[in-house]
Amino acid sequence: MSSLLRQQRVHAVWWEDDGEGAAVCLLDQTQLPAEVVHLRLRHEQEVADAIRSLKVRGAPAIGATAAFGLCLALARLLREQGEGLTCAAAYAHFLKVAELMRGTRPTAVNLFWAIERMQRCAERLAKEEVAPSYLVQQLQAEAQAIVDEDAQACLRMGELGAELLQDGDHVLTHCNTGMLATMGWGTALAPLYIAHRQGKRIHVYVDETRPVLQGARLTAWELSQEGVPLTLITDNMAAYFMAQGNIKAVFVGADRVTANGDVANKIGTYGLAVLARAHQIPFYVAVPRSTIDLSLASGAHIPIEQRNPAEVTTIRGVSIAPAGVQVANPAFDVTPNHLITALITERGIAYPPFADSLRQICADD
Ligand SMILES: CSC[C@H]1O[C@H](OP(=O)(O)O)[C@H](O)[C@@H]1O
Repeated sequence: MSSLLRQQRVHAVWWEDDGEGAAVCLLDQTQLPAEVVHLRLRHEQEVADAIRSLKVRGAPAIGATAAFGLCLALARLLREQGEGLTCAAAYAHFLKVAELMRGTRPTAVNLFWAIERMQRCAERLAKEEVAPSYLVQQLQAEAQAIVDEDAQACLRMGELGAELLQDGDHVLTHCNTGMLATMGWGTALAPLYIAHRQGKRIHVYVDETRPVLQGARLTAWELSQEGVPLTLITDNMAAYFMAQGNIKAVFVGADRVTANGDVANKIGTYGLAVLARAHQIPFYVAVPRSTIDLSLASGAHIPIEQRNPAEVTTIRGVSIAPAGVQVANPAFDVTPNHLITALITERGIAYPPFADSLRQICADD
């Protein structure tokens, strides 16, 4: 493992198998930045609930969490039924839990990509009628491979993206796309971390990212852990700082990129892209292959998660709006490909037109 990977200090989710059996462990992101709380989940329903309630969030992180949730379900079943468990029964349970995980959040394609990858593994072994203990062991290996591959992808996106940064650059980012959202250094934050470690004196303007405040609560916390200089701003300040000439580039992540290069990402991203174009500021999207969905022709087909109105009308449980007002809370929006300067992937940086590059990037080795 590269030294940089070993130096990663924050982990969103991991697997443990202690005396009490298997557990999906995660850093509860709803408690940050006030408290660093680690949870040990022992039932697949708890894992699904954690994804739904954003205890763990971020496209690659929820994909890995769902994969671990599937492993947990089968490990728990094997521990309960022991020799009485058949391969067929184990696979039937796997399929049921896969549906539970699919129902957690609709937009980030990584969730479905990870579940499908785990299901291919389970189906192949079920056809061979392997021992349930072997099925559990192989699924855990597949989930860990998803984790390890994402960590490597993050590092590569970081190295490639850092080449776009010069000493002294001030950049802007939206939401959280770092170690809390992935299994490695992040997607859009990875180039900033790598550039910082290369000695480039970058400065990050962090959008607070209403309504769940992933920027204020998570990105500001993460960057501070790494000593990366930052300025926290409210989302409606981005245009002001662009007009001041402070911002050299915008780096954001993605939850789903379609075949033509349209990007679904945290609500507010589309507006940032329009502002960046208006100020002739490069707009970069960092995205691993696991977030690219070639089955969709354009962003018009991406399901957009509509979340609880209370996320808009309250902050930390304190109401900030009149009771009963109508509320809209789309968690994502779609940035059309023509507003994107480049897509930073682990297989290279793609420039418009994106379609051919994305097909090559997603082609199997
Ligand atoms: C690197 S994926 C991060 C991506 O996920 C975030 O959404 P959420 O916090 O709701 O999971 C946001 O869209 C980030 O860009």
